[in-house]
Amino acid sequence: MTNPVVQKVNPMLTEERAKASFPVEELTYILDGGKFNTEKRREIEELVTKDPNFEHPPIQFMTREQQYSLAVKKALLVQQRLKELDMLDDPYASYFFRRIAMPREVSPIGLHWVMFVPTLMGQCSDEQRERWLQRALNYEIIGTYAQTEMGHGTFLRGIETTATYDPSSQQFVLHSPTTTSIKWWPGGLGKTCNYAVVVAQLHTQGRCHGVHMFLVQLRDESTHRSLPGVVCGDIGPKMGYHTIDNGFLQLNSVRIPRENMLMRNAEVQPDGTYIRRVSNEKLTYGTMVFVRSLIVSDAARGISEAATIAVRYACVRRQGEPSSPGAPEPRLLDYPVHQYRLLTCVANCYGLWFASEVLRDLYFTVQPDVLEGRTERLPETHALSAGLKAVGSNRGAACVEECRRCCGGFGFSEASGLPKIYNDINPACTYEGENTVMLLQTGRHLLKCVERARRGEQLAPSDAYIRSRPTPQPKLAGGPLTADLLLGWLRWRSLSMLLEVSGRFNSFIEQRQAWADAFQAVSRRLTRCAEAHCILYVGQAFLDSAKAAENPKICGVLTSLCRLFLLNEVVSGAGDVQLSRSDLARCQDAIDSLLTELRPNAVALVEAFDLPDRMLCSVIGRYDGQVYEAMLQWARQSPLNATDVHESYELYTRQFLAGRSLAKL
Ligand SMILES: CCCCCCCCCCCCCC(=O)SCCNC(=O)CCNC(=O)[C@H](O)C(C)(C)COP(=O)(O)OP(=O)(O)OC[C@H]1O[C@@H](n2cnc3c(N)ncnc32)[C@H](O)[C@@H]1OP(=O)(O)O
Ligand SMILES: Cc1cc2nc3c(=O)[nH]c(=O)nc-3n(C[C@H](O)[C@H](O)[C@H](O)COP(=O)(O)OP(=O)(O)OC[C@H]3O[C@@H](n4cnc5c(N)ncnc54)[C@H](O)[C@@H]3O)c2cc1C
Repeated sequence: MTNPVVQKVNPMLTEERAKASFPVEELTYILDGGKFNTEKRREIEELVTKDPNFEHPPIQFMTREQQYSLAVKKALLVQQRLKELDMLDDPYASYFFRRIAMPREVSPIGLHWVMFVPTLMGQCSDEQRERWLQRALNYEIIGTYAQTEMGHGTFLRGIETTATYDPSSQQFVLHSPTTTSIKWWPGGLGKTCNYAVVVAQLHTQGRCHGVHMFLVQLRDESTHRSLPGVVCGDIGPKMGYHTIDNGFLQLNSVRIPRENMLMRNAEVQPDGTYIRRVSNEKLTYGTMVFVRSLIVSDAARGISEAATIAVRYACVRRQGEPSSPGAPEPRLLDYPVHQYRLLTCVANCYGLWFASEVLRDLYFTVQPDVLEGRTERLPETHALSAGLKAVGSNRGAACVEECRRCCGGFGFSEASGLPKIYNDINPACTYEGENTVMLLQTGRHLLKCVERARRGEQLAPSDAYIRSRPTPQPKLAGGPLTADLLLGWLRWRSLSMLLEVSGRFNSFIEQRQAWADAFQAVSRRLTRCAEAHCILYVGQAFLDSAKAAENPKICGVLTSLCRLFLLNEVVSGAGDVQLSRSDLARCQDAIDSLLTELRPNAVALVEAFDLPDRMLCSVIGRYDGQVYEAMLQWARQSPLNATDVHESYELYTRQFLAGRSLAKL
């Protein structure tokens, strides 16, 4: 990838940059978690930028096979470089190295480090860890996480692949009994990986013990040929994700040693006796909780990229009626409705960014306990990671799409970099648990919290407000619309919605409906409750981070942006609860004022994300703002322009114009 040659900076961008009311660099430190991290990240970005091995023409002009092949090369080269630099054990360094080397290009070995290694860490016994983890960390083996089948993704308990224990050979027989049991989707499974964690129904001594995990070798370690009984391949082109070989896997009575069942939580002894070590069987789902929490931060990063592109472009793009004769046409950013579209995306981005940090801290606080079998805070962690994964990826996809549309026709061109970001973010709405299903998991947890609150039991910190007594709706049309007041209103909204749905649910139960039927009857409403609960969490994290900023100027701008986020939630959620006309009008006025207040900081707020051109890969979002010449250069690289007259002219058009039939050609 060649960075666009930085030309003289477009004066319209220089002008916007000068309007910042706060030190942008200091906000970057906050976002990175400290100055040290910012400096380290920049050093890593510099290393990749200077390395000619990572340079290549834009991937958008390549075929899928070329994209895949290049991605394999780059992904492995990243690993080699990380090893040379002694950075393999540093997750922060390796994350940023990968990100800048393969910007929004999904890595064919991504599943190895996102799911395969974490599953070995979380699901192996200590002895198994010794045997496999180091090999996996050294990339002597490359693995994926094979759970979803053609027939079952969401309903994980319905998975059909079987692992039947044979005590005579002390082996498990892994088998795909039906077409619908063929594994479908796992990343890197098609061509890249030689091992997989396979999720299968465990059968021993004539009984089925439900889903468990097994380490299965798929390909020979030296020839890479698939092993006997293993049928695997690529599932074909998708809406995006062209650089990765999502695959299928059919197992025909493949035998693996008994020791290849991941045995941290349960064990099959040599004679076939099944022993469960921990009571909570959902610990098998641990890797998913981890990845869901990562997805929230990835969604925020996706919006940060799209918003940087769209805000810069809005500063240099003129379109429309001049305000007076001889005056230039207005810039897109001068239109209040455009400011609204972009600044609400920026506000969502900051909110999700800070919320993902709180969620990550929660995960790492709870995880050591969970590994030791203490699962008190697991329900809260699961509910939050599932709900925030859904809200984060939904918002991520919606905001990136809004930014794309904000760039008009250029937004539809791959040159903008926006389709690449969208296609990378959008599948997160489906993978790792489809978003509606995830919201229902959060909703299920919230319903149970209401019950527990009624019984006077303690609730986890993020659920604690469910214990408070119902109060009248806080008035918004009285005093100042502070962030605290708005957050209080969102807390009130979340509780009111939940109590309403829980009351409805209980009335179904009183009518002797089964729990599952009553749950289905309120499920549509419950997804809204889950969203409201998660938005409250995001709002709280946003406000806490704004207040924690030591520099009063940064505190001020973040608080204003947080108010915009909260007000927008109040206004767009007005259908869920009754909001008086005067309250609504007051909020709308406040949004208008905030747009005027925040507009001078629009560029500064996105540039605080500190995204180099190499990362954005965008002709219209370049730092120098020189859009049009670069757009022409981009188009010239199209393979269709390699010759003046394309071969299709001779083959078809000439024949057509001469009145000859094309049917036989
Ligand atoms: C580094 C940056 C990169 C970031 C980008 C990442 C890219 C990554 C690329 C990734 C590529 C993509 C890779 C992929 O896509 S990998 C494949 C991902 N697949 C899924 O996510 C499948 C989604 N389905 C499920 O998770 C389950 O089947 C659900 C949850 C839907 C139902 O399940 P089930 O039918 O069994 O359960 P139940 O509804 O009867 O509920 C029973 C109880 O269980 C509790 N429960 C449920 N789940 C959990 C849990 N996890 N921890 C703790 N507890 C849990 C639940 O609260 C309830 O508790 P209670 O109410 O009874 O007390
Ligand atoms: C790009 C990509 C990468 C992936 N990578 C992997 C991977 O590495 N490993 C892996 O194992 N899997 C992977 N997956 C699979 C992914 O996890 C599943 O697609 C996902 O869990 C959804 O399952 P499904 O496709 O079977 O959809 P379904 O479960 O069939 O869902 C279809 C629709 O029905 C709705 N629905 C389903 N059940 C319910 C319910 N109970 N209540 C209400 N609505 C419901 C859903 O909301 C959804 O809209 C990947 C998928 C994608 C798109």
